Amino acid sequence: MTKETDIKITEVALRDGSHAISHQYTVEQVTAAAKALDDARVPYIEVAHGDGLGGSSLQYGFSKTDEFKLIEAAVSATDFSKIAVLLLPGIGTIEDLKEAAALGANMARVATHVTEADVSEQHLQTAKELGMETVGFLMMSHMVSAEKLVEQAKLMESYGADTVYVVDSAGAFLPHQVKERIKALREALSVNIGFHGHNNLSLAMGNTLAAIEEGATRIDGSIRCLGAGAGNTQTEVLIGVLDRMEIETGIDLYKIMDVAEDIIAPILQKPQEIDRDSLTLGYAGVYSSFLLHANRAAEKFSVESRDILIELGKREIIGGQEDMIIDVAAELAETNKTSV
Ligand SMILES: CC[C@H](O)CC(=O)C(=O)O
Ligand SMILES: [Mn+2]
Repeated sequence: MTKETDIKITEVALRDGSHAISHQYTVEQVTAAAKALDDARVPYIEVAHGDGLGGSSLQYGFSKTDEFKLIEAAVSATDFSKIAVLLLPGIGTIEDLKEAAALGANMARVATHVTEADVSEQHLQTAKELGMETVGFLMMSHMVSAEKLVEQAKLMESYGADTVYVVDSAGAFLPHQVKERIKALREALSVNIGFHGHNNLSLAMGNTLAAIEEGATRIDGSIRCLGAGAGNTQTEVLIGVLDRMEIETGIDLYKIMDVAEDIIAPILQKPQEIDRDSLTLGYAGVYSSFLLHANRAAEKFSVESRDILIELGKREIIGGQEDMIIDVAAELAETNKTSV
């Protein structure tokens, strides 16, 4: 019999972690990870290109494997876990959503910039019609006040989102800011509230606990921190912490530790740590998925990634404006030349 859970976890390494490995997942890796996560009784596993359905492109980076093959593999490997997909309107299409649903994905997470919830209407409604569980995912939530966040979250709720997430894409939030926003959403909405953190300021766990304290019941984690930037709230650690707090997730602690150690660690191209670049993401409030793009641009133009990221933060560059990373690197290189 399934135990009642207090918090439902979505494991995002097979989607958010795709950024950290330049979207190079193979069917074998996804099958092994999904099977083991299913055995550990993780309720939801998100699978897609890092930038969501349709993300495989010159702008965002080509996937090694067609994401629908990865979704199909994850669905076949799981009995208990539900497979979630992320979709950013404008990158992914309604057709992509239908294809994912036909393959057996049963949760649609529709992500927009925090001020652009209105573009999620059609996608959330279609997901509902397809019988999927629906999530509205407000990215870069740190860029707006609690009042603005409530306004945008209410739009998603009105379009049929079963859950609305506060998404700390840049890992820039401080715990008191998370508390204020989750409390405001909990008071204004009647749907579930979720939190998705990034660990760039080493606050993903603290912010997640702050969110739970204020009533968030849907939480994202990435196993072994395999997510963009310094990764997300580390799933296996979170399960241990929540267990100590007597908060039920239904996930087997030993099994999830083993997935991290035996299946995910070998996939990592380098350990997920807070280095000067990921720290800069959180400090400057920059989208975590910009990290590898900034690293590549830094190398090409012989400038520091850190300087690029600080400048992107000043200009408040958001998802979809990845081409600006190259422009900023080129401008910095030009400034460096003229100042010598
Ligand atoms: C590019 C989509 C992005 O990675 C979604 C996400 O996980 C976030 O904003 O943190
Ligand atoms: Mn993320």
